[in-house]
Amino acid sequence: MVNITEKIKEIEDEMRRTQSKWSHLKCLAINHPANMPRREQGDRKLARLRAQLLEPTAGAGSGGGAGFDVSKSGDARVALVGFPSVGKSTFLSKITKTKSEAASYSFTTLTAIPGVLEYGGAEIQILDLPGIIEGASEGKGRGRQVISAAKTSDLILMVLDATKRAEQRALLEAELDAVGIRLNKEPPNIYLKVKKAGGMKITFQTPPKNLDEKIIYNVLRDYKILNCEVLVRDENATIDDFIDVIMKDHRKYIRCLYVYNKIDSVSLEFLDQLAREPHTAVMSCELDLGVQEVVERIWKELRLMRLYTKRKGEEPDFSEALIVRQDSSIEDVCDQIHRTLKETFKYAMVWGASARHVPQRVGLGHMVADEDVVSIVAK
Ligand SMILES: Nc1nc2c(ncn2[C@@H]2O[C@H](COP(=O)(O)OP(=O)(O)OP(=O)(O)O)[C@@H](O)[C@H]2O)c(=O)[nH]1
Repeated sequence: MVNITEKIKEIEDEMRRTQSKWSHLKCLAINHPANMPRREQGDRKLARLRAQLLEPTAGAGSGGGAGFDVSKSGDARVALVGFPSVGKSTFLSKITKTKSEAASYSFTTLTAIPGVLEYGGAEIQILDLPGIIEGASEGKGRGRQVISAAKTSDLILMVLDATKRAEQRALLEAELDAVGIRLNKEPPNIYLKVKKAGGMKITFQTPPKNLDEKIIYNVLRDYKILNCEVLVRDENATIDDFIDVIMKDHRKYIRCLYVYNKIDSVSLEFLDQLAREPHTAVMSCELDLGVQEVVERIWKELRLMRLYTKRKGEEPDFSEALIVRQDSSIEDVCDQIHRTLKETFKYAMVWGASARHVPQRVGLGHMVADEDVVSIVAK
C-alpha cells in the first residue's frame, strides 16, 4: 500500500515540476504535441495507481470496517461528506430521528451513524461520514472506508461552511474524483467491448477534439487490453473519460447536492451568489433557516416517487407509501410489492396524475406518477 502511495506522490511531484518548468519558460506549449506524451503518460499512470489503491486488499473485507458496516436499508441512502465542524452533526440531528452527538471539538464523528430521514412515508438512510475525507484517495486509513461508504449511496450531500474559502469544495471534489466517484455526471458515451482475439478496432462517430486513435491505442496497451472494439460516440470525450470506461467497475456516477451551512454569518450578496450555483442549497442550522428546503431538495435529487395502494372495494391506504424510482412502470410496481405478482397480473387501475381519466385501466407498461393510487387486479 505504502508503495503505491509513494509512487503516486512521485508521479504527482514529477508532473508538478514539469508543469512549473513549462510555466517558468512561459512555454506556450503546455499542450504542444511534443509535450503531450509525457503528460499523458503521467495521467495514465496516476489513474491506474489510484484505481489499484482502491482494490480490496487480500484478506480484508470489501472495504468495510468497524463503524462502517452499515447495511443498506430503507428506500435510499444519502452520504454526508464534509470537513470537520461544518455542521454535519447539527444538520443530522435536525432532520433525522437518530441523534448524532455534536461536540464542540473537531473529529467527533468517528463512525458512520445511520440516521433515518422520514419523508412522505419514505425512509431515507443518512450516513454521517467522518470529516476526514481529505487524503483518503492516498489510502490514508479511515479515509478508504469513508470512500467505500460514500460509493454505496444514492446521493452525496456535500456540506460546506459558507464562511470558509471555496477551496474546501474543490478539495473534496478532487478527493472523490481521485477515488472514482463522479459527481453530477453521466457515464461517458464510449462503447468498449473486450474480446479474445482480433486486435483493436477503434472507431469514432464524429472525430473527437481531445482524443485520437493513437492515444486510445496507448491507453489500451497500458491496461493490457489488446483485443477489443471501441466506439467513441461523444466528440468531447477526453482521455480521462476513456479510462473511466475501462475502469467502469471502479467508477460510480453519483448525484451531489452542495449544501452551504452557516449562512447566518455571510453577507446577503455572497449568499445570493452561492444560492444561484447549480446543484446547490443554502441553510443555517443555527437559525433553522432553509433546513426543510434542503430536505425537499434531497427528496427531489433522489428521484423517488410515492405510490399508494388500494384494495378493490376499499379506500386507498395513505398510511403507508410504496416507494419506487422515477420512471417506473406498473411492472416495476408489481416487482416492488412481490416478486411473483407479475405472473398473476391481470390489469391495474390507476388514479392520479398519470391517468388520462380516473380511474384508468392499464397494463404492465403504464408509467406511474408521484402520488398515484394503484390497484392491482390479479387473475
Ligand atoms: N454560525 C453557525 N454555526 C453553526 C451552524 N451550524 C452549526 N454550527 C456550529 O458549528 C460547529 C460544528 O458543528 P457540528 O455539527 O459539530 O459539525 P460537524 O461537521 O458534525 O463536525 P465534526 O463532528 O467535527 O465532523 C458547532 O459549534 C455548531 O454550533 C450554523 O448554521 N451557523
